[in-house]
Amino acid sequence: MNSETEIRYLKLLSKLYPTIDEACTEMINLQAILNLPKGTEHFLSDIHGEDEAFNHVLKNASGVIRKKITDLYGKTLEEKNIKSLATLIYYPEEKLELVCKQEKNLQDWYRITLYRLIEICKYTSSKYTRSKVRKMLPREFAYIIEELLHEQPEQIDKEEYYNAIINTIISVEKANEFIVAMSELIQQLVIDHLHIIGDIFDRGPGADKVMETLYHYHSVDLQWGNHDILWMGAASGHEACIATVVRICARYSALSTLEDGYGINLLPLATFAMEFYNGDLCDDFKPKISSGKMLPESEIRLISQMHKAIAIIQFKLEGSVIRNNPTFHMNDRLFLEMIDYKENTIKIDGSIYQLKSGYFPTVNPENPYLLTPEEIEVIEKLKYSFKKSERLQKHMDFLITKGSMYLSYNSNLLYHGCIPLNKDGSFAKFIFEEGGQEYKGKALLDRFDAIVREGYLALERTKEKEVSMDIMWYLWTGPLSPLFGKDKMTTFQKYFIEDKSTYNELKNAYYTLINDEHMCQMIFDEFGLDSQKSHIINGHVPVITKKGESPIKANGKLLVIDGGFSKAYQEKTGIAGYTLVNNSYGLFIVSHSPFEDTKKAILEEKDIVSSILILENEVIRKHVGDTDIGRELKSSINDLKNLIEAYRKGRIKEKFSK
Ligand SMILES: O=P(O)(O)OC[C@H]1O[C@](O)(COP(=O)(O)O)[C@@H](O)[C@@H]1O
Ligand SMILES: [Mn+2]
Repeated sequence: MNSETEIRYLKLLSKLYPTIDEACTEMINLQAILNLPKGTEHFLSDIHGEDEAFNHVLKNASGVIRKKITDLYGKTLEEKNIKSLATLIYYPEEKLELVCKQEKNLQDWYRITLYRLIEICKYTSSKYTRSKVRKMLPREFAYIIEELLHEQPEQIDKEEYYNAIINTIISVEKANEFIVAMSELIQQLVIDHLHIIGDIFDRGPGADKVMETLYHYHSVDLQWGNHDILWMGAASGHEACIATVVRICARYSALSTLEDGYGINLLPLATFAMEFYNGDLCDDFKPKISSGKMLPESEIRLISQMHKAIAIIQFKLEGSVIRNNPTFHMNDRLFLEMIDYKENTIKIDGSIYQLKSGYFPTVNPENPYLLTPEEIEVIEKLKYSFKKSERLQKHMDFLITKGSMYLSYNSNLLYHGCIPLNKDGSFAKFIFEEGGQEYKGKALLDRFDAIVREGYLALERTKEKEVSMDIMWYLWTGPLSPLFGKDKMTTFQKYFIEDKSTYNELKNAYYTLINDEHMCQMIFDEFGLDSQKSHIINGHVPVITKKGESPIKANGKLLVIDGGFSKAYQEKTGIAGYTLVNNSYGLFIVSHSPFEDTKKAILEEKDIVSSILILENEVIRKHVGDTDIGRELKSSINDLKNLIEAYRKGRIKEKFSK
């Protein structure tokens, strides 16, 4: 900065700190924050619409709340009381309802519980400044909680005051509300910041509920997953993305996410499917139904018809996108033109396969990608619904503002899928337009990010918008998409071909090469990170614990935390997900056993059994000063120092309020 710019900058700063005293106070405050232990970061990925399991992991903070209770009461409380206390903190409203019905001496229970909650709150808030905790307090109880947190009941004269507050809370019948407020505060205190490494959507029943929770969460960032970008494309109005979203919801009998969650009208698709697919059993399109759930035969039949109808619409629309975008190099997915409609066969990569079903009532073999007028009406109406859904648009805006292709945070590099590599370990190149510039590595991810963001905000029916929407579709499924990371998506083959060898999807070279620490180093260099301190954190690829796979790769430099929240994948993986915790003491991977349901968690106090694996233990506890925020604070401290000097040298005059 030249001295003129610097003085202008300092003058602006002097508006916030008009006197030496005020600048000094702020400097002392910031310095104090630098010396506090660093806040706890939690990392979750691949939630896939499992709102109940997600909520539970968030509420129990990957087992951290349970640990805090045990630290405090492990020696004095029975296991069943510890469990009860944990359940109360996770689900205060529901648990209170039960307690109020069952407890014989409610007054005593309130008193004991309130004391315990205050102690837990004190313990979990001890590493934050008063002002930070104050900001977290619910307005109604802010003053009382602050008093209780900072009083020392063991000091005789204070004890009366402390007891009086608690007794008053009980006597004015505010105990329930107060307990809810304290429990929520504890939940907030144990997770300072949340990272979601992608794939919130699809497969499970409640992605909209997960989004709503994230929307209201106190501190969160997201790295887009291939399923998230698919929904972003759909919400922007991209027809192939819309068809795919609807197809996946039908496949997993999760249409209520669309209908009830987002108010999408599926009636036009249902009536179309009943009319055009009446002559087909659509057996290969039967929805997957999660265990324990039952659907009437008639509903299964209707969903199967809708499923097939929208799948065909998807394959037609995808054909057009591929034809319009030669730079995508995806001609191997032009399935509808590979079919011999007389023989009922398809030729893929030189081999001919019999089709399981030859019932294509809407496909014109001469022009297979052409939608019929009825299909056009269906997709137009769906598009209208997607774009008019306020809740969906709100959630997608949130994905744009809080989300990105990747994030570098406290020296860790977070992204959902991969950095596309060639087999020789070099970064794979992608060209966005014919004859255009080649992008690879960090620049490729930055370019994708910019196109998605600019296009999302661009005006309707502009070229920019169209390009960006096709790119979102590419990011969902394209061979060089960092979010997808596979050579193909064999959706068509799975529906229409018996031979399972056609279902193979080849993962990008990244997934084998990255097991080598040197490869991680190359990526850290590319992103300007210190390979000594950094980790790559990925989701996307389920870790098959059953087969002995580990989430820790490349000598601890790469952590893959997709352990499968998705119930649909749990049989395969054997567990119910990994989460990662990064606190002032180090880095921990937590593996979770399957979560049954919220009802059982409350009634039977069933917690997820989580086992914690220590990855790195800090010899010296990490402080805010060692984090990215710390770096910003240090630079603010430096600015304040300069301001104070400018005041002292008379280059800027102090302003005292009259
Ligand atoms: O299990 P399904 O429904 O067939 O989905 C499989 C498809 O999902 C994908 O794995 C993508 O989803 P993920 O990002 O969750 O892995 C595709 O590669 C694959 O074709
Ligand atoms: Mn994924």
